[in-house]
Amino acid sequence: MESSKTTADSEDLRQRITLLRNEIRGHNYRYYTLDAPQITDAEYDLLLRELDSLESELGEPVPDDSPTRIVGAPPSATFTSRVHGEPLLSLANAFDEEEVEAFVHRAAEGLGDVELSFISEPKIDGLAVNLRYEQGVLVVAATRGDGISGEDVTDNVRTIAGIPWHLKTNGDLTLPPVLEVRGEVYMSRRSFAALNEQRDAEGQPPFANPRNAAAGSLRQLDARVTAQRKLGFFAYGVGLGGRALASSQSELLILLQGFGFAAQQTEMASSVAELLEGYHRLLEQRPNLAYEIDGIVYKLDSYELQERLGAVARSPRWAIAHKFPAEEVTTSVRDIIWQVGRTGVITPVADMEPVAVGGVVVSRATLHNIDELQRKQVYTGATVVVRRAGDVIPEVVRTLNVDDSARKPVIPDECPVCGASVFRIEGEVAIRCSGGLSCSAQLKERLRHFVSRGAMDIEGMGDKLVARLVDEGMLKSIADVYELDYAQLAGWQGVGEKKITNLQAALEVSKQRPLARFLHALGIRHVGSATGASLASHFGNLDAVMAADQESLLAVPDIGPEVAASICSFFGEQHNRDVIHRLLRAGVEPPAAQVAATGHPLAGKTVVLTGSFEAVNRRVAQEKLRLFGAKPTGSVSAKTDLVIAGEKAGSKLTKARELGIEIAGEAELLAWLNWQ
Ligand SMILES: NC(=O)c1ccc[n+]([C@@H]2O[C@H](COP(=O)([O-])OP(=O)(O)OC[C@H]3O[C@@H](n4cnc5c(N)ncnc54)[C@H](O)[C@@H]3O)[C@@H](O)[C@H]2O)c1
Ligand SMILES: [Zn+2]
Repeated sequence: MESSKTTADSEDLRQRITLLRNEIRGHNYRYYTLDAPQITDAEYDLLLRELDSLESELGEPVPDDSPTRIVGAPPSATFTSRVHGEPLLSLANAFDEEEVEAFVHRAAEGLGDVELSFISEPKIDGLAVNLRYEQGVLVVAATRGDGISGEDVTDNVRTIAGIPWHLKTNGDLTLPPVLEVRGEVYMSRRSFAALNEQRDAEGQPPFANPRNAAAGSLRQLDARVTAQRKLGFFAYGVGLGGRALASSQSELLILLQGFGFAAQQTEMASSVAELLEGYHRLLEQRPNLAYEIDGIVYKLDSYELQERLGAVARSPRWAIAHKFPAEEVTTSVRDIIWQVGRTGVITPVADMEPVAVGGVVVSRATLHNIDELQRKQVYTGATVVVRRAGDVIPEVVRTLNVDDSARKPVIPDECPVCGASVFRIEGEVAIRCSGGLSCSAQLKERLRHFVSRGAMDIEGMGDKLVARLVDEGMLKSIADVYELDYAQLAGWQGVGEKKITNLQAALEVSKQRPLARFLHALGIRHVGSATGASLASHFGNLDAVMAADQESLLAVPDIGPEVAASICSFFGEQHNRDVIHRLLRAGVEPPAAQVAATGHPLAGKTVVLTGSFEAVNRRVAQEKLRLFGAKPTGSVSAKTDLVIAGEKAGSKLTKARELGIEIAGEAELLAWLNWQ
């Protein structure tokens, strides 16, 4: 009995393994040959891991052609196939710290009592190529393919600026007759975005990510296409003829740079803790890099130790790729929610099954507008790819499949919050609620904006309190903020006596916010904090801004016809003027701003103030110079026009001298400050 059950079980296992292998082969083909994956890398990695664990559960010999044993995909018949002098392997993966620890322990165990030194390299997300140099001259370039042979892309590779046709040697090194250099061809984020924009305009499907875009651009029959794609290259290894050149990876990288290759920033580490520190440092830098990386590669530095550890089927034992949390994952759309903003714009938002991406769990992604919703087919029930890079707000990148059960969202014809009718402004994609301030959603957003940090900055008046005050009917306009009946607040949950006292104090303080902020707080269309500041420094006081006509508004730097029209129409509305008068009656009194003078000698100049001044505080001086149109900055560079140095000026003054920048002292500063 027992054994028959086991047989049935393993039959079941075998079936699942076969299914998985076929599924993964399909994904390999789409990814490596078509450069158009259908699932995200994170999902692919899960499938491969599942297969790996099922294969070991079954405990039978694994065939050589299982996806867990092979590298990449065989070269496509479209290209000439090239056998590599030495195979190109893949890398084993670590998805968490325990797996990194296990990797280091395995290495330590395998090598016995030796000091281990590792080098960490960013794992750039591109595709590997093998460059064959004969007598220092590039003769063949091939993709990794299945690791044994790849596709001949020599003509295309010759268009890549970072790949030397001739290896540079300054005579003191004898090159081996044949030398294989390995590295990663990649596409920068910027080129990727530009390429997809262009493809979109031409009606071609976008590339899923920079890796696929780089692969698609390299695997071209016409090298002129590759040349337009601005690919980059980093070298990280050698094959045939290379090992004798150096005794360690760190030495090799220096040598490769000498040959004329770019190499990435690396770090040395001698413990798990140090490796992980490097991992976190790189993870932080990730969003700021010009190209995408999907992890960090730890390599045992010494070649001698590398050789002693050797390799398994598809990857070396002396290296591992520690993957970063995926920036792209798939999930399904539960619903489309319509959110009403401050100006009444109604935006579709995807409510999704919560999923971890870029290190946080997300369940909401804005779709910006109906066009985007329809173009991306983000329907309830659809499976979508969600992306979150760094601190960027999560977005739906694309929809993978919309099956029959997916429901197309109904575009609302009335506001989901207040029920007022919905309208569209000519030439705009956005739909809007016509309810104005009678719409509580709009009112809440407008109030939140009014009290927010960059605006009136009223501490203690958070989102929740604002929402409740609106719901209770105590806030019907921003003018009500200063006329609250505090007695009514007593006894509200989370609103104690102390909180009320603090809130009153915060409101009092906020009455003196500078004019620039006050203008921003009013929520006039197109008037953000920068425009608020321009208006304030041009007109000086609120009355002047309110009285300005279209023409005088156009005289303000940075203000164009659309913004001018919006400002005019805002102040032209009687109900807006009423609100402002109520605010002023309640004691709001933005101090008059100093009017920017024109024609000041420093107007438009980038100046750096350093050291201390006797007659004037440095910060105050900076602010005044700003009003005169100067641009005070904190550090000296080639862009600096002038350095004004006071007592005890240090390194900035030295740097200014080095760069030959004009230098002035306190006497000149005072003259500039008193300029009329
Ligand atoms: N979404 C899909 O359908 C699909 C299908 C197949 C593969 N994939 C993805 O492709 C990857 C697997 O491909 P793989 O076999 O190329 O493995 P890999 O990308 O995980 O790691 C090996 C590769 O890393 C690259 N690399 C980058 N920097 C390196 C460095 N400093 N040193 C050494 N190598 C470096 C090299 O190209 C090397 O071949 C996985 O991320 C997988 O998710 C996705
Ligand atoms: Zn509404």
